Amino acid sequence: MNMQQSITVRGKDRYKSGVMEYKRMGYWEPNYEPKDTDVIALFRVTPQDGVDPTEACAAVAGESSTATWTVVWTDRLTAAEKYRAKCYRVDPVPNSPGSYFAYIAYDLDLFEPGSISNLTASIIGNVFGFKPLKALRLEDMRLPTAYVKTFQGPATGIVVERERLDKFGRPLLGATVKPKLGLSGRNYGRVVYEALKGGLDFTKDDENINSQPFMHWRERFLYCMEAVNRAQAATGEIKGTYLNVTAATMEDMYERAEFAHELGSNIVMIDLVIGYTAIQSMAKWARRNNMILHLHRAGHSTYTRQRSHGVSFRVIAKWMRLAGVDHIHAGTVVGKLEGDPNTTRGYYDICREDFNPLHLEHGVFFDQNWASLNKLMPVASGGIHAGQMHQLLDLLGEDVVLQFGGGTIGHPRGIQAGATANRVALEAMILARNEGRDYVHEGPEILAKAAQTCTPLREALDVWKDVTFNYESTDAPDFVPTPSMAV
Ligand SMILES: O=C(COP(=O)(O)O)[C@H](O)[C@H](O)COP(=O)(O)O
Ligand SMILES: [Mg+2]
Repeated sequence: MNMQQSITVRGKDRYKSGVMEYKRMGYWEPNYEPKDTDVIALFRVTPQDGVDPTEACAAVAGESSTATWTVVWTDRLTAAEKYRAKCYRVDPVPNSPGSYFAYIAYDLDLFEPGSISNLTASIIGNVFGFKPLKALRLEDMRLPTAYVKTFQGPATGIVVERERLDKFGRPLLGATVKPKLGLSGRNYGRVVYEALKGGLDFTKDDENINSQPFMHWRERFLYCMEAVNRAQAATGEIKGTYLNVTAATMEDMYERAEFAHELGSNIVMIDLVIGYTAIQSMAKWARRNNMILHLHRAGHSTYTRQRSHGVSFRVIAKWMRLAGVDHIHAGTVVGKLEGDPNTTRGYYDICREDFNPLHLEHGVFFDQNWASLNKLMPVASGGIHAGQMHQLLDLLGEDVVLQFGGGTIGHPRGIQAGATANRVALEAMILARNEGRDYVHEGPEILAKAAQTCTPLREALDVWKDVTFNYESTDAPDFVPTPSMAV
């Protein structure tokens, strides 16, 4: 399709009043060579029946940059050719009739430096509601180095987080306090103390724990920090608890975060639903205050899960690395929530690598340079347990927080035993890996052996050994990448 010629109308005729096809207005430029400084977006476009695919893709470029539905004379007062986004490539999605990958280049001058809100207002602002489209998905973006450098990036980063926590060479362990709602501050603090004393590095508030009538935030923060301090004293290790500062206003969030800081917490937490501007504000606050910033991706599945519509989580992960959070929930593969192995691997690479080469099997469509932005720690959370430790280490690697909520607090002999089971399982697996054993295949044996001298682990394996969540992924690619896609 890229062999086609530009059909952009030029000269005076281009600005005659009236409605003109987007592809004739200059939003389809098949010979355009993207510049190193261009932002590139890859959309999966599903036009309505009867709509010309090239026109649909050009419309996406138009409506996400300068265009409206009719020619406007004020275009002539701008450097219109520069400001127009240009769709330069349209490929049918292999094995998926009716869908097309549209590559669209945006000049850097279209964006305010360092603002995710500004970027997203262009790229996903209007265009998802456009009538000629049946569905639209933002699959991936290439962010030019010049643009990446305008963002702060993760406030702390993986390297400094490990230094502050004094924990190296293994994944970190956490737990979400359960039940999600209803515990009093005092009982909540008990869970935190037991989980940390039992061997976890972190505990965390759940996404919907803020300041409800059953437990106001100050009450929770006080009991949680008492628990952290006591667990640190009892174990000689550094511990943390993600205090969720998500609130109705920025003023409330700053007040909560400052109180957490005053109490000596090393980490605070926010939910994705607070919005991009609030996230960037909190990232700046976290850097100023030497705090690790945990992001729960609450709400993301409302728009990330369907392969033909919405925004892929890989794009959200990129935006969040720019925005400056230190932790991001990125999937578990084996747990209770959506997570195709290859696609999840792509998210983890986006969080943790300095440079992401194009890797179509992992859903990574572009080379992406992170230009010395700190690395973002992925968090695996949702329906995982000690019996999966070998799989988790293999699939997710070492720089990750493994978070077992039910898989700690549901232990038959209590929370501390649940935490100990996870810590012993993890350390047994790390030791086996470091000894060069084939821990993935020998995993169940390694765990069984460790359980001979650790009753809590034996009990955990007995209760959960057969628990799996085997459902078909809704977000795995429905196409096999072809070599031409990598060009
Ligand atoms: O409450 C939990 C996990 O609880 P449990 O460990 O008891 O299952 C987290 O909110 C989800 O994992 C988030 O999902 P994701 O990490 O995919 O965003
Ligand atoms: Mg939750």
